[in-house]
Amino acid sequence: MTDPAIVLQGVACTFVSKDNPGQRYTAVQDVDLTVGAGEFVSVVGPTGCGKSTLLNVAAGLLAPSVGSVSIFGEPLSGINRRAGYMFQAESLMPWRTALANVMAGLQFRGAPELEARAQAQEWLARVGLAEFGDRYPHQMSGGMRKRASLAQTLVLDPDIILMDEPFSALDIQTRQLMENEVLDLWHAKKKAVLFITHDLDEAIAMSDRVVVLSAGPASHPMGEFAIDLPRPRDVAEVKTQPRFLELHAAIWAELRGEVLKGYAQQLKKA
Ligand SMILES: Nc1ncnc2c1ncn2[C@@H]1O[C@H](COP(=O)(O)OP(=O)(O)OP(=O)(O)O)[C@@H](O)[C@H]1O
Repeated sequence: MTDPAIVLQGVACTFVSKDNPGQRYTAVQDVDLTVGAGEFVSVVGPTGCGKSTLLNVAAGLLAPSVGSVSIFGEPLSGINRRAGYMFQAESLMPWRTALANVMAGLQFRGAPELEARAQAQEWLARVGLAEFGDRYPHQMSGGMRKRASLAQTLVLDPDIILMDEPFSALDIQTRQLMENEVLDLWHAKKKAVLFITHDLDEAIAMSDRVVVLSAGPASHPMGEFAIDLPRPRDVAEVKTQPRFLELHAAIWAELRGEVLKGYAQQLKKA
């Protein structure tokens, strides 16, 4: 049997408090989270509860204060080299063309120029940018830049893809196109995906499993829902299915109270 792609066990992350530097703030605590090989798991939760913190732990960008992380059965220390990332912020280098941006990771790995160019070109074509390899980021729309970022991540053929609200800045139509494309690419390659989102609709439409985090401090998974909607899915169409609405109601019943707590805490801070 294959080891799970990601296992977080008893993870806690404590920071020096931003509001009161003399104190420590426990963002997440007692977190057990598993993503199976080839599984698509979304994490939803109220704003500021610790979703990005968990993603950073899985990426190896942040060592947990307590607990352990293993990647395909191996303890993680330092950067997770089996993972590719896609964050909300722009990841393209403005001084490189789309093609040069997609090639960059391969070149850093020491791939010969011709091979890197051929693979980057192939990935640009897969994300619909075959004709736009010579464009610089400022010459592309937001959706095109996201496509290029996706190609930049996937060209490295990671076994795990970590995504932190990658499409939240896009308009709704472009977002749905990108979500469907991610699902198609995922379906073809079956990588493990850990997907962070504010958007419960997006989480249900995309995932095999949705994990609900409680409001912080000491946020932790409080519910887990298997999404038994048939695949392949179209993210717009799937939202009209009765089963989607049932799952949405069940998850929202857990999430709603936490979202309200999260808002109340933010108002207190403000
Ligand atoms: N390096 C840090 N130093 C101090 N506090 C931090 C640090 N990183 C995160 N935090 C705090 O930990 C909590 C969780 O942050 P995190 O960004 O993981 O939440 P989130 O759920 O991703 O938020 P959002 O939904 O707004 O994107 C927040 O209260 C944040 O202020």
